[in-house]
Amino acid sequence: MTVFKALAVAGSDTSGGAGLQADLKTFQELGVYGMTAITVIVAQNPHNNWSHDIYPLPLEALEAQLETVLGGIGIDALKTGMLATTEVISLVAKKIDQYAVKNVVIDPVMACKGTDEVLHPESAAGIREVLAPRATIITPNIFEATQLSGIRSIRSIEDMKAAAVEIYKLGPKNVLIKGGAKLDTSEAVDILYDGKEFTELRSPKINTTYTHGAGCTYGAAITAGLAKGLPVHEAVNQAKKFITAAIQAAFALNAFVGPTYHAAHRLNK
Ligand SMILES: Nc1ncnc2c1ncn2[C@@H]1O[C@H](COP(=O)(O)OP(=O)(O)O)[C@@H](O)[C@H]1O
Ligand SMILES: Cc1ncc(COP(=O)(O)O)c(C=O)c1O
Repeated sequence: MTVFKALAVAGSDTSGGAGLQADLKTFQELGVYGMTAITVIVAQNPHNNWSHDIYPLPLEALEAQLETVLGGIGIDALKTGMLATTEVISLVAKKIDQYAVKNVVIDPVMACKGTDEVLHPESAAGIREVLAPRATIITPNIFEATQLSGIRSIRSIEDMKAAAVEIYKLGPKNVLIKGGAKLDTSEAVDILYDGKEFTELRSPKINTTYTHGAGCTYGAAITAGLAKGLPVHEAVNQAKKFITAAIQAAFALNAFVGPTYHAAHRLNK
């Protein structure tokens, strides 16, 4: 049996729908053995308006985890999620180089959903300068795309394409901008740009607010595809189907959190 292995370098989302929990669930669903290097722990506080309280792990704890997986096991693909500080970003870049990691998916998480407040403003610069050039694919949502491209307002598919061109100049091999529900389009449209051509990925726009973890899940599904050896376009196509099903079957975990359903793709079989 061939075991495909993927590593999520990500934050822990205690409520289980986003972060490394979303990554691991998605890897498992797609037949990839998942491993983690935890950067921060996010605990949403039910006693304080469900605020996202962030507890970083010491840098040496992250380095030890990266050594376990990269130095001691080996992987077919790596995905980054919430990295939070420039020190963490530099360390991850160093390890990608040291171990010549091949399939690198950068989900440039800059804020938790519902807020447009960048976790650490300098981390956007770190992602731009240090991680983007090492990415096989970088997957910003609209807000993250404004931060990475310098294009302040992204409102149309043409704006998304212009932003993708700017982000491509930072050095990633592919750019995927996630339009999602935020654009004034009847469908949820994402744009993939490989430096030559734009590919539009479209799905019906689902009328829901339960999209907690959608970005993480989508990026993890792409990572799983790459780990299994799929070309980028195919991995993204399959991942789009996976996330659409997961949002279609998203549910209310409680009054505050509505995660996507990672096992939803099985319902359609
Ligand atoms: N309401 C929706 N209906 C259908 N697809 C959606 C919806 N919201 C987001 N998506 C899709 O889910 C994926 C993740 O997008 P998004 O939620 O924007 O990422 P993030 O969690 O990083 O903000 C993208 O493919 C996007 O198009
Ligand atoms: C650890 C962690 N990573 C990433 C995210 C971003 O999640 P999403 O996929 O909804 O953008 C969150 C949001 O709560 C999180 O807690």
